[in-house]
Amino acid sequence: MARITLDRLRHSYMEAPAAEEDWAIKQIDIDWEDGGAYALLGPSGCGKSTLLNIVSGLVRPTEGRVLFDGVDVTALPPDRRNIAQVFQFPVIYDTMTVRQNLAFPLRNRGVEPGRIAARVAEIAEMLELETMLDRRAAGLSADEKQKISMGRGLVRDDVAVVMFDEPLTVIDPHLKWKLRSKLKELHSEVRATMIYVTHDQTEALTFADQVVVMQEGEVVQIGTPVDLFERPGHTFVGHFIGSPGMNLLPCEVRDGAAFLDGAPIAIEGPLKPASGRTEIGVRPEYVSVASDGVPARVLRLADIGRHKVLEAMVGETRVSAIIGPEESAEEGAEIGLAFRPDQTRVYADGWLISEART
Ligand SMILES: Nc1ncnc2c1ncn2[C@@H]1O[C@H](COP(=O)(O)OP(=O)(O)OP(=O)(O)O)[C@@H](O)[C@H]1O
Repeated sequence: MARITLDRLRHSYMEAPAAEEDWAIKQIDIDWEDGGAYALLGPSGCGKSTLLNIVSGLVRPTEGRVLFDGVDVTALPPDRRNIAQVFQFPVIYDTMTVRQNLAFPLRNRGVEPGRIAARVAEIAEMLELETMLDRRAAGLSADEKQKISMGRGLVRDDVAVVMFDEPLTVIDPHLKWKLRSKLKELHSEVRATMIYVTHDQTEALTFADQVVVMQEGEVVQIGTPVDLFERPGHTFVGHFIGSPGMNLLPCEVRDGAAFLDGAPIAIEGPLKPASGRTEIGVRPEYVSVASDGVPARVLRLADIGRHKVLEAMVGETRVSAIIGPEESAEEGAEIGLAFRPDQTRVYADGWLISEART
């Protein structure tokens, strides 16, 4: 397994990129540690596949370098990079048995038969495929075929990295949660460097130790699932992660303090100097109903079981609050909303400018 370094990567599919938007990857510097579990998370078109293809060697970056354990592999084709990939759709041989499919990547490299049998048994057990090892792949369901694809990706223990590209796309919704946690378990057993590409926050947050959040060809934050939830470094992360996402309220910043409609709002800590469009960011989990809070008008209250989601208008901005199951609010009622100060942050042009008090 390897440490993977992306060094000042830029990529454009155009012959002569000029404007900022001509770059599919604007500039990316990342160090993926040996043995880590990483996710690349972002909406469609943000550049995830381009980045994955640059790591695998299918796409040669316009600028910058890809290093595996410090060795420059930028010019090497995929078959010389020693990587394993699991794609959206199963890639297996229908005429072979499950056992033969799992053994294939090892047999191809001349691994000794005893070692192949042991490794196939190990992977089959991890993926709960033991009972079907002698069945032909042709008769299996899409879910089962994709599990075999994953097994083929994991069976070699000498690859630099295992890359998963939206691997749960074909999986039946009721099995998804099971495979999601299975993949996490597999990582802790196999300890390979793994990169998992997805636009689904639950998949990314379940699988990865570190999540790389991308937007429009840029990395907006790299962090643990807790970091991304607790302290989004960019409003995009706040909005994209969480359900509902972070509330963002346009505010005024002056003399190191934040004001909503002229009233000061208690925030987490001091503000870094910044200019541009300023907003207060606070997650619905940290908004509560309080008579002395910011004036708001109730839009609706949705009961979603363990808690309720209150939606209200603060001026022109819609704000969500997650409140207890016993609380109630009438549609159209004038109420107050309080924001927990240590969880209330300020952003300028999207980027976090408030600092946590230590
Ligand atoms: N072969 C190509 N030629 C030209 N432009 C491309 C090509 N592949 C991707 N792009 C463009 O590069 C940008 C990034 O696309 P990319 O496929 O990497 O994003 P993504 O996050 O993987 O999206 P998706 O989840 O939809 O695959 C998009 O604007 C896309 O239109």
